[in-house]
Amino acid sequence: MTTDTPAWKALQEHYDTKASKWQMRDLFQADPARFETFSRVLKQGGNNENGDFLLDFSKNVITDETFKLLLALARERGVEQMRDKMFKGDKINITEDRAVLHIALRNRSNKPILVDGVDVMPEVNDVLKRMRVFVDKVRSGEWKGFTGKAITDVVNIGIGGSDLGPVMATEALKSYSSHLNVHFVSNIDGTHLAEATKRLNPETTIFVIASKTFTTLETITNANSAKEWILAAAKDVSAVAKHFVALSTARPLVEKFGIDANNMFPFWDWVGGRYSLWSAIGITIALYIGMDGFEELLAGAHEMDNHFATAPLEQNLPVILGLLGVWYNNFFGAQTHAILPYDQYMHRFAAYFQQGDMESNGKSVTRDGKAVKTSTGPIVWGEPGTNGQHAFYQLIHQGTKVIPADFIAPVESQNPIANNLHHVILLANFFAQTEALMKGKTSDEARKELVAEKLSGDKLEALLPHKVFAGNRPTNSIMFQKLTPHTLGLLLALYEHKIFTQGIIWNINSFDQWGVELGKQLAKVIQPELTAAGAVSSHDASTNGLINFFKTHARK
Ligand SMILES: O=P(O)(O)OC[C@H]1O[C@H](O)[C@@H](O)[C@@H](O)[C@@H]1O
Repeated sequence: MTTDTPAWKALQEHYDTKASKWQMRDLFQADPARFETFSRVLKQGGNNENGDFLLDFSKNVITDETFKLLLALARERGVEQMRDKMFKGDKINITEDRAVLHIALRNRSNKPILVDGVDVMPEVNDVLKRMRVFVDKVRSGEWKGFTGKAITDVVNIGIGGSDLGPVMATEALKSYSSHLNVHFVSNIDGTHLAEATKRLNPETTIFVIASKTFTTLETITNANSAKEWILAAAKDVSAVAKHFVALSTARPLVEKFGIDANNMFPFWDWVGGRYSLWSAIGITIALYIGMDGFEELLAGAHEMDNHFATAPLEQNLPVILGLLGVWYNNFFGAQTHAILPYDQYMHRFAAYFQQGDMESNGKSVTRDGKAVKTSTGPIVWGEPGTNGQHAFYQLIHQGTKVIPADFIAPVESQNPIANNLHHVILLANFFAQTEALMKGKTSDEARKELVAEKLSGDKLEALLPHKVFAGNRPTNSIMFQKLTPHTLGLLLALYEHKIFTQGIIWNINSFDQWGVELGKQLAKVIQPELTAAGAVSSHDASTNGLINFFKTHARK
């Protein structure tokens, strides 16, 4: 039982007797070297645009003792052993009997990784080579549409892991893009496809059908409608080969759909959907920023993989972030975790890790099938700063909930307009928010301010409690030189391994997603009922009521 082990019990006692009473502002006062103690810098490789990568975790409710106890928990739970198993290609996804090898997709060292005794690297490299040929052809204009024109627009059709990664990364790396426009269609709602194609020319548009299983109803339905859109203009099935490519593990289904085997880029069952942007699923990213840029992204992630695999736990960034998350989730009762990038290009970053984290660690049975005894994955959410500041930060500052948050920003803006004034203001807000969340404002400080504003007597006393900030709100700060493809790769792998670390500590399987199945099953039952004659009575009263409301109100 997870809570009965020595490291967990020691942490619980530490929290009950000490940490629950601490104020971070006192911890900072007591130790002027706190930043040095609780921050780590990674020197990035690659080109010299990448620079240093900083994690400052000093604004957390921890001391040296807490940190040691948390590291002891990681050791007790066997984080290192499980990590090594993942890197070796062991089938640690037990419910699907699969290896978990997104790290192989970015294994730029090409050190062999064996699955069932076979090195996966030659296949990985072969697909990368084929991707490069295709991407170069489309980007150079050599690849032609059905009337002989070069391609101007790429529409990625996919959902979940086959959408969120490419959306997030193409947005994040927009400043590295060239002339090709990319669009994304994920929702089964016809509005999504209709709006995406409204202003596009079928002659110069290609569709990238991204689906690991090639059975996802949303994607297949959207892909079929896209095919009709192309054929309505081309009036010749041979146009499909010029306007459709598929990214999938399911070759027979791709062929059945009518996509040429030459236009299919495969990946493997050991790539989880939410970890698939590193595979052929990343082709839209490669089309957008070029294959060299895509390989830089892989290289950045590989660098973080090496760090995660080799750095001692006390230096290990993903392990540190994972443990801090456990500290708040399991001892402070935090329900959520906010991701707050101070970079407009990263505006889909939190949405991406909503899937990454919540699909991985939204589990309530242990690896051996028993009900968990502890809280598991947090609700992940967030928006870019400073928009969030003007929306939901009020609750983080003065609400009743503990919301640990990650602040993320580049030192250098890609758009230093107005002599970099915008970026300076952006960063001033980043630093000010983490300071305010940590320090808060005491009653004495608030009183002084009100007196300076010439308030006194009952008016002052009435206003005072509203002006007090308890502070002690934990934050991590992540800074890097610039949001390059390499840095983005490093950052993404950091969060992936953080999620991995937490899954091991909670002893859950972070690699399956059975929870998304039930709704899919039921939708299959309901779909024919919506168009059949007569009222429906086979469900619960609410579901019957909703279906019948739709049926009686739908215009024929
Ligand atoms: O790529 P596919 O197979 O279309 O799956 C798309 C998505 O479907 C489900 O929601 C889950 O299994 C996700 O993990 C997956 O990313």
